[in-house]
Amino acid sequence: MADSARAQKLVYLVTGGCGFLGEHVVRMLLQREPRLCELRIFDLHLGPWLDELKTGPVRVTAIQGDVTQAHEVAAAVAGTHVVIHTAGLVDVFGKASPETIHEVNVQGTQNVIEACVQTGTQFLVYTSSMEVVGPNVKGHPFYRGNEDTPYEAVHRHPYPCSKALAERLVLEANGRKVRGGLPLVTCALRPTGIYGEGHQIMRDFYHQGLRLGGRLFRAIPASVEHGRVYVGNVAWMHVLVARELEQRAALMGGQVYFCYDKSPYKSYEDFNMEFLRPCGLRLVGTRPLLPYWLLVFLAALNALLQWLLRPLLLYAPLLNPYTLAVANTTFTVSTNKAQRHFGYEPLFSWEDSRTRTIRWVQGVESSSQ
Ligand SMILES: NC(=O)c1ccc[n+]([C@@H]2O[C@H](COP(=O)([O-])OP(=O)(O)OC[C@H]3O[C@@H](n4cnc5c(N)ncnc54)[C@H](O)[C@@H]3O)[C@@H](O)[C@H]2O)c1
Ligand SMILES: C[C@@H](CO)CCC[C@@H](C)[C@H]1CC[C@H]2[C@@H]3[C@H](O)C=C4C[C@@H](O)CC[C@]4(C)[C@H]3CC[C@]12C
Repeated sequence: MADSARAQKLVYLVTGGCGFLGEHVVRMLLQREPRLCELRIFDLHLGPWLDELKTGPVRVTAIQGDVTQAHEVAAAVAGTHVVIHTAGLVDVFGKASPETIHEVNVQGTQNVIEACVQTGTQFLVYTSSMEVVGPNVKGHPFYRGNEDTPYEAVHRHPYPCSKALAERLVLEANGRKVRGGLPLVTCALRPTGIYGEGHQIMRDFYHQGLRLGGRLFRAIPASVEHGRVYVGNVAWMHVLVARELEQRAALMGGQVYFCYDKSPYKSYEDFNMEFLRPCGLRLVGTRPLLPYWLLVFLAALNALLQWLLRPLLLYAPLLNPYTLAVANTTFTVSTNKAQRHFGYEPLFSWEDSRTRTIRWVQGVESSSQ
């Protein structure tokens, strides 16, 4: 990139900037994007930690807003150079209705695209998901696949359906003329299962283990590999993509990239134990303790209970037919597309990612005592 462009002062907007990933993207931008002059953080719920960011050289603007409200999105987008759209309803447990998931993830994304077009913002980075590809409803394994690996991406669950639709909208919008006549440049990042500081499900497993006397019970065979990626590296990929999109628009516009790093390929449970074991938990069993048919039965029972109890209370346990199918299907990526297209190398080694995550879980422990 030319020096004159590097010296340019840029305004970024991060939607969902107070979420698990969004917070890391926000902090990473402040640390590693020297051209930043204003950072707008748009979220339904603003975090108190935002105040501490307001004392630095970059102007930090917190905007409480809803992506489903087109006028709120347009007001936040107006005058920005780059939008990183991470906001989304991540719900595979049946907490929200399919309609709400669609409204936030699909209509919300459409609103972001239209806001870019109307107000003249040229660069849009979308946080998609591995779920756009799979695991599919047939439980086909995706073993060390890349962005070009053929796979039957068929979904029924509202969350992956919504992410797939939203990703398509973003990619199809690449090249649309924005206000002022320049082309919109878009691309989508597809993280696998993200882990790291702030990961709610890891916290839930940790507390469950404590309740069970320091034990977790193996439910999924160790041979089922699950793709995982450290949140700091996912955030770093977002920052790099946003930075390089202008200079490499022809190459990167309309492209998808899996998010990857050096995290090892393991089963979901064995991977979690990399962090939970040093915090005093152990995983009981070298093989699943319950036969798979019984897990399928329990998952179906949970789904039935959720439906029956819905008028009275929200019953949303971790185990349901969808989460069981995802946990029990190998889905791992092996690709270097991000390195080839925009020079991505993971910022955090596996050892670093592991240490940071363990420290965070240990902090969760002490803060809940
Ligand atoms: N967590 C993962 O493993 C994972 C993996 C792949 C992709 N993703 C994607 O990454 C993105 C961030 O996920 P996350 O895990 O950080 O989830 P999260 O729930 O922690 O963060 C999402 C953020 O979006 C905000 N949000 C939700 N609805 C909104 C609305 N209507 N208007 C404005 N803001 C709204 C939430 O308040 C939250 O701060 C999502 O788009 C998700 O689909 C997550
Ligand atoms: C059967 C249980 C025994 O311990 C384990 C259930 C684990 C599940 C709750 C999680 C297994 C895989 C997770 C998903 C995966 O990591 C990728 C995702 C993509 C992302 O876009 C959203 C989150 C998620 C769907 C993630 C959710 C939790 C799991 C299903």
